[in-house]
Amino acid sequence: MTPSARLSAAIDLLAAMEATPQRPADALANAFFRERRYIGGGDRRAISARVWRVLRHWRRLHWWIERVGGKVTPRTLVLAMMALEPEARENPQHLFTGERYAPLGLIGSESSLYAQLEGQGLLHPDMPPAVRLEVPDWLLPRLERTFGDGLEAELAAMDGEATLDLRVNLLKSDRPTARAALEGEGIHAVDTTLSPWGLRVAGRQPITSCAAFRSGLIEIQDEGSQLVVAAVGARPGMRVLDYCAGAAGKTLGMAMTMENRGHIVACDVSEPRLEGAVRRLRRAGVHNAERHLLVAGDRWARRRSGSFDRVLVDAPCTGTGTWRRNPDARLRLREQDLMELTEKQAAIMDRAAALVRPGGRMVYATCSVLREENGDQIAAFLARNPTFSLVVPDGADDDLPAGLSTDGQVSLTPRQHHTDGFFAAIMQRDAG
Ligand SMILES: C[S@@+](CC[C@H](N)C(=O)[O-])C[C@H]1O[C@@H](n2cnc3c(N)ncnc32)[C@H](O)[C@@H]1O
Repeated sequence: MTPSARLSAAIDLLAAMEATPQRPADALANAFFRERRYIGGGDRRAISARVWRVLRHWRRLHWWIERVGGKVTPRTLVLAMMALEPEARENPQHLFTGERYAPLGLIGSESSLYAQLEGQGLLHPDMPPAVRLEVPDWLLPRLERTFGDGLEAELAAMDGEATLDLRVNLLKSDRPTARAALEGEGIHAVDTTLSPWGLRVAGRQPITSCAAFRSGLIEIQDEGSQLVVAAVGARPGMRVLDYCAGAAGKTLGMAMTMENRGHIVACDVSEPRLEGAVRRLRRAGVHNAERHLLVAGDRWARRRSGSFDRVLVDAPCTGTGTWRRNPDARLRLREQDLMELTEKQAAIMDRAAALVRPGGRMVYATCSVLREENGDQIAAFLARNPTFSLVVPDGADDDLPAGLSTDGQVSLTPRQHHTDGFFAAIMQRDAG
């Protein structure tokens, strides 16, 4: 594709996103490229990169366009990005040509918008803080409460590029062997510093098509997510419950630390998600897992009350810790979503706690950085459930690196740990 044709596709993709603002951008992009199979890998990456640059600077671009009296459209968004981003010097006259496959030529108001914005830089002293920091207005005070003085630096890191992390599947391999297998396929990876099973890959690589992935030696999993598995400390012979298992990302990791011995149940309220687990469990060589679809008034759960050594609650959350991957998610997040999610999290935790055996543990986790979903939830849960208390990880009943938590709670952030934002709290039920 010519640079103009790529730009035209980026504008079309932004228009598709504008038409369905509640749909995640990556899902929309996948559908967009599926319908245009003639767009090759390199072109797809270039188109996505342009669109994601716009998504990352969404509020700032809107602010600039409106400041100079322009109208926000997919065309003016990419145009403003060209004008404001000093690294990407592009001449719009050479791209908006109106020729075959290129966007139509610039109209007068667009040329004038470009001229007014050219060389300004993305930030401006008059920008309100929430615009400058690219977060919804209502969320800023909550992020301030979470991060205090570190707010700007934490948000800057949450705005960066996500890393590509793999978890080596010890059921089938070990870290040096898996690393060598990847190297043999031209993929260079280094050991992660916090997760004992992690590899970090340089750059974007087509992992799912490599042999090491297809044969189950590795799984794609952020290092922070691996550390949630490490916090559970599932051991061979245990009865383990993954209460919000989704497509089993963490079930796979726990089955691994159980060395395929004992029993692990992956539960969820979503049948399609649980269905997604089947292939992954098979590929990873997991033999000790069962799936269970939770329904209202679940009798299955009632019969298993107080019977699990470990229960993981990987709760549905705002996902604020994953903004590096989904910059558009912060634009969609509404205050009401947070309210509904915190209610749901508390209810799920109470239900899951009933399944923990006396002396057993529950780990509550989110991929959010917000205190409302993390520490506040734990404080409220412990007040409601005095038979549970936080336990400080010691590396024996868990697989966490020393010093990561001094109070039984782990808060990971892209800035401090170079992982996605994750939270985990380890709670033990009294032996009774
Ligand atoms: C953060 S995701 C889980 C991700 C998964 N553990 C993984 O590592 O890939 C949260 C999951 O909670 C599930 N969920 C939502 N409400 C639930 C409920 N009331 N009980 C159990 N699971 C629920 C969602 O369907 C979703 O799959």
